[in-house]
Amino acid sequence: MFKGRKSMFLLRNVKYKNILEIEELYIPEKMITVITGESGSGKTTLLKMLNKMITPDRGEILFKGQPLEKIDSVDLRRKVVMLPQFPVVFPGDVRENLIAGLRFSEKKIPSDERLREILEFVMLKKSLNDDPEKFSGGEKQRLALARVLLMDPDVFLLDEPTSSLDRETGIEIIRRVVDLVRKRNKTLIVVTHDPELRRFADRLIEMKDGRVLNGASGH
Ligand SMILES: Nc1ncnc2c1ncn2[C@@H]1O[C@H](COP(=O)(O)OP(=O)(O)OP(=O)(O)O)[C@@H](O)[C@H]1O
Repeated sequence: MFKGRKSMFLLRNVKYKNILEIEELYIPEKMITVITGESGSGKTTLLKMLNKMITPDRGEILFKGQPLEKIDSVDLRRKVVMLPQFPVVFPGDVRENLIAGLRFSEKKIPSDERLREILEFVMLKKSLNDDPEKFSGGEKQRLALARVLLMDPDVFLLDEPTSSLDRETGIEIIRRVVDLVRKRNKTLIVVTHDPELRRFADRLIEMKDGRVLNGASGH
């Protein structure tokens, strides 16, 4: 299905501390890549590397064919946005939290109508002037996802995006995100423990002890 697709990321002989050792990893563009593997296998560390939050000790990472080390981190993070497993909530109301991600971009601040639409999209029944400090973990997770969606990057890196949600809500939200990603030709890379989310994968990657079991396949 992804054969012949250009790579969004290509890793070769990458090593990071004693945490990751990846001989080869191909992540196709404009597709959905799901990364699974037991706890501690290095999934989060891999995502952080793709966003240049950490740099490998050796090896090469290409982003659209260009070495990651040559790309400015701020430029990269406009195109590649990561939603951490335990997202932060900033001081301020929901509205301020939603637009927080746009501060460093050239994008226009969306209308309140658009902001309400995005809350509806992530199934968060809150007002724009509510205080997110009082939200549950799952509500904070959805608020942070909405913030990332508004940033409209080329690549979404989602780390366990459904971990604080009930199963039904989690699956419905991912189904919506997958739909949007496909419609807009975006690239989605999602780390998950949830076997239910595997069915959305064009490319399923399994990690174990800091290694990728099927990194090179299909390209
Ligand atoms: N900054 C760090 N310094 C040292 N060790 C680290 C660091 N970050 C992560 N580790 C270790 O590296 C390993 C991989 O961690 P990582 O968070 O990438 O795994 P994971 O597969 O995402 O796990 P989980 O599914 O539990 O979130 C773990 O053993 C972790 O303790």
